[in-house]
Amino acid sequence: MFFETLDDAGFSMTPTLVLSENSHDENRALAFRVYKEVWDEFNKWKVEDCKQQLLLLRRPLPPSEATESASLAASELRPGEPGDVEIIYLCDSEDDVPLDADGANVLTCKRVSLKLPPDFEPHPRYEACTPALQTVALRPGSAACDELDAAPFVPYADDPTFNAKEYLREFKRFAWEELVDPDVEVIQFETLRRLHFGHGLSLDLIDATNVLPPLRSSNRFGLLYQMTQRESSDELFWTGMMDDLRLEADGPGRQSINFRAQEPDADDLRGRIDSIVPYFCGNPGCIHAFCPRHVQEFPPIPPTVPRVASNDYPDGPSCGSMCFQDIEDTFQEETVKWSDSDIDELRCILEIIPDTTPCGLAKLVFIQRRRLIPDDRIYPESDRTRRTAEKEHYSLAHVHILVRVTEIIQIVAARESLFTAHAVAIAVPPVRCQRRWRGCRCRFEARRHTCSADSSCPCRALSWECDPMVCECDNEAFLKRRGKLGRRQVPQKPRKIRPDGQHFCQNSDIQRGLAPELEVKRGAYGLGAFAVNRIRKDQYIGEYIGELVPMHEDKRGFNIDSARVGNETRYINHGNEKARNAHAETKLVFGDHHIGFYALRDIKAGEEILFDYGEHYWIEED
Ligand SMILES: C[S@@+](CC[C@H](N)C(=O)[O-])C[C@H]1O[C@@H](n2cnc3c(N)ncnc32)[C@H](O)[C@@H]1O
Repeated sequence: MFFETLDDAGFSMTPTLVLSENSHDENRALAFRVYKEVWDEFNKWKVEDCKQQLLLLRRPLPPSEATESASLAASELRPGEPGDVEIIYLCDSEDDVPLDADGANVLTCKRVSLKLPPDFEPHPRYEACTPALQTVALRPGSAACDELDAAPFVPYADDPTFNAKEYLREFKRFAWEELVDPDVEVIQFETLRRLHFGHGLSLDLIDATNVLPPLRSSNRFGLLYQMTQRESSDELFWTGMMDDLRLEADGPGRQSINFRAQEPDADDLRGRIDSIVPYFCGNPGCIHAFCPRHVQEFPPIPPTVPRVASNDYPDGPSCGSMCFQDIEDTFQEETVKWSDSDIDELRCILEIIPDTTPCGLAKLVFIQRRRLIPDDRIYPESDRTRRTAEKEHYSLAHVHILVRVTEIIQIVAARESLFTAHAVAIAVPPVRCQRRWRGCRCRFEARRHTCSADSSCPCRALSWECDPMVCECDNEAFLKRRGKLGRRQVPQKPRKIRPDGQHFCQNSDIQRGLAPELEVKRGAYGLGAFAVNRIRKDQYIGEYIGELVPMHEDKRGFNIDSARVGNETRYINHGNEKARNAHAETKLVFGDHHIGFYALRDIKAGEEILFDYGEHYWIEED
């Protein structure tokens, strides 16, 4: 191992490299010594730095004449109400010049009167929760999940009506008892840098001393990873450290610590895809990056076994003058120069999607082309020129297809476009699994409303919502599937009954978000949820949304907790058998379990929604 000598002042500018065979104990002692040295240096610097920061914040007080003249000016405008005057003193952050005595400005505003009902009672902030559109999962073992056990702080400390003791009883520990000082990480990193650059210890040897936390315990944990998560404005520099940085740049033959080593090179397509894939959701029906609901991560993409030989592609008539079938094989070789890296990238793409049809590849490229060159940037041509352009371009459009697919996959990998990710997801042919649920065929029943509560819809019988990809019950979904409605989004708002001959699935409310409006206001048991308009028997009322919290260690599964995150349904109060007008039902929606509330009978506008919590709830509460 090479060892670098140090002079008394620290690192020498022209280090001498000496061969050294330190034992583990010597390395450990060295690591402790350097760690202590950095701590001492930091502590000394920190005291001085804090003093400087405080000095920077210091501003001269306003002259007393300025305050007096402001009060006087205000009392002239609002005679008899001098107590209503608020004096705000402004000074420039760049210099120390205070306002002059005559520089007071008086700002007035109109009085606003609110007419409140006599029984108006302000709503305490802590009775609300963060509104959310969908249930979010807390990953077991994640910091967020851990936080459930630790009270982060005492909220509403200035509100005497807030029962802080009861709130704190919900937690096992207090987060402030185990506060981590963020400066420690910087000190550890500086120690690491000195050991590596100054003393020539490899990262593995430094790890083996066990003096610092693990440097690279995985590609998303460890000190090196933590440092990559810091904003540059969050870094601290003290005098000794700055010197080292300079030295690091000047030192002969030194390598900087590549603490972004996990980030693959820009031209390493496979590396980039592999590094980004874990961020996508592991649930095949979900296309969210950083999905907040599903707990599993996407597994690494294995190479796909190609199954379609070129002769196996359907040999139909060409689809038009620009169809790939009409391109001569020799044409490509003459026209396009493939570099080695182009070939590598193409190989990587074909490892993942070997059987995508030429038309499928073309479609992907075209989606990308529309993004890069939106239609409004295209100048309309006369018919004559357009025909010529078509002739000239058709070769390029096809020859470049595979090369351009690279861009698309790179963009997906770089998370730059969720839309493109979606395009890839829908362009992949559906899995033809024999065990897949074949869906219902309710549209063949002579009804406008299909799959309603009183129908014999087989999806409904299983407590599943219909899946527009396989069920035949909804006219719009059916037409969309056959590409007749184009790319229009499934509407999120409730719609009226369609004219004859149109079928509208009644078993897809959760996926479409077709909940009626509810009002949250005071009821007999604190806040409650009230119908704004009439709700019909069996109508979907809303989805119970919250945090998906893992059950106790000994049980599998999750609970939904709407204490901190939720929607209006978290205010639905308990009603006994006689009073209740709603019930909750678990539904499978695209493979995920969701809890929906449904009306047991017609509910009038203004009526409170009540459902039976069950005996269990009240026993547990006690
Ligand atoms: C899910 S919250 C419902 C919203 C709650 N009323 C609020 O103001 O936030 C459930 C809590 O409401 C109260 N609650 C609901 N129904 C009740 C009832 N029928 N009688 C008494 N308290 C009830 C209980 O304190 C229960 O723990």
